[in-house]
Amino acid sequence: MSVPVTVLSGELGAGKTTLLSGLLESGERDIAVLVNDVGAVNVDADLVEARTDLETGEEVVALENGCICCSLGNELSQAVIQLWKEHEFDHLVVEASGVSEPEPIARQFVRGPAGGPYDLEAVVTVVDARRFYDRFADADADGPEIQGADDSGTRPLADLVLEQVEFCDLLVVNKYDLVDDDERERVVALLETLQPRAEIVTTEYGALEPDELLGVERFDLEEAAESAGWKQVIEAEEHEHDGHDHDHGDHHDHTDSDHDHDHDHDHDHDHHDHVHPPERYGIAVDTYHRRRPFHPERLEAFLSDLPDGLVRAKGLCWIAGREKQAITMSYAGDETALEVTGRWIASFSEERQELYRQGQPDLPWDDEWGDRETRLALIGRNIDLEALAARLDECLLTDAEMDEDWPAYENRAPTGMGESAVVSSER
Ligand SMILES: Nc1nc2c(ncn2[C@@H]2O[C@H](COP(=O)(O)OP(=O)(O)OP(=O)(O)O)[C@@H](O)[C@H]2O)c(=O)[nH]1
Repeated sequence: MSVPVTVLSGELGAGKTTLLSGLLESGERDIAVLVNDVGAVNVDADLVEARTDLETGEEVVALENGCICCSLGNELSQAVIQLWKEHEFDHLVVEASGVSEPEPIARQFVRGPAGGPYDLEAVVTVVDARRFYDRFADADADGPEIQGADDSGTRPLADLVLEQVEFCDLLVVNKYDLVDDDERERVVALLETLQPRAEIVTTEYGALEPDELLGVERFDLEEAAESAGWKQVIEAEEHEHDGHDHDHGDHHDHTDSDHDHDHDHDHDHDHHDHVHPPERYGIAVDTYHRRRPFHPERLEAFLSDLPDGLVRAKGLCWIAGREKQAITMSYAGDETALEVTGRWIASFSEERQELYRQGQPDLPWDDEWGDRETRLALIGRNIDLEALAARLDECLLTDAEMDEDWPAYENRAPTGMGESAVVSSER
């Protein structure tokens, strides 16, 4: 019998340790805990260890000086396998550091060696309701500054906060005591938009019945990977244009491709008449789809002067001068990360293009530009997304610019696979 695992994620201070301590104190199950923190002193582990060793004797293992989602991937597998060999317990909880992406951690338990003795049951993300409201849901005020980056030094923290929300099975909206009724509803409505699949529970001081958290079989890697609200928005738009449902395969080489393409018979512009869920609390959702590249300088100027009310924008974009690179644009907080996540198929040799396209007969293809395009999901509150799309249109190359020498443009967009650049918006 494999041991069920729960991955606990959430930003620093959201209440993960509080929740975990409550869980351990309940003493209902023998729970092993693996804590990962970035930094030499592992405060959380000390805290949990102090409580557990004395009271219930559960095992706590701490991984330090790194982040399990990247450098410590191997170490994570080794640590949990060793834990499993040496101790008996009913359940493993992995508390991810506040700067970890949950997806690579989850993958360790599905595809990695830890998938043998363990069975990933759920990914749980704890959200600080107060901070989430101030940062993302407050229509009037600017949210508190979110500074910092993860240990790669490039990833905006707000992007990670939303990614943790977007990749999970259960959202624990904690610190509910710090938001009023109206704020509560707005936080929940926005979370439902950003993550339509996860169950949402609300708590104060992480007070949850162990059964609400553990013992619920929710995790499915494929579903979790597709569950983000922004991906659903893009999928829905593709299917509307398509008229039928089908599964697109990955079609960018080397990508973790979330990005599926589809036909748009109007080559440059996409006129949509989507049916979106009724707008609640001013939350608006739309897609932006164009088959013409952005001018890198105008795009950067736009990204450094974004309107209030944009909560999330994410998807693939085509930037003039980067004809090989399929670049993922990811906006959250006040920052937009541009990251090379693959290559346009049209940038490969004829033979390889043929090969890829045979594998994906549905892939829309422009005679001149192949699969290059921009397809973004836009999620905002109290915002005119059509006006935003019009501003994005102004960043596209004009007809005259289509004939210019694109590599001559000033261009901060990254070039190498996995490289990224961040543009901050001054608001
Ligand atoms: N008002 C209020 N405070 C809370 C609540 N839950 C946790 N806190 C407090 O918030 C602070 C952070 O909680 P932790 O449990 O340490 O948060 P964490 O997510 O483990 O933080 P890191 O370990 O830094 O990632 C502590 O001072 C808690 O007492 C809550 O529901 N309401």
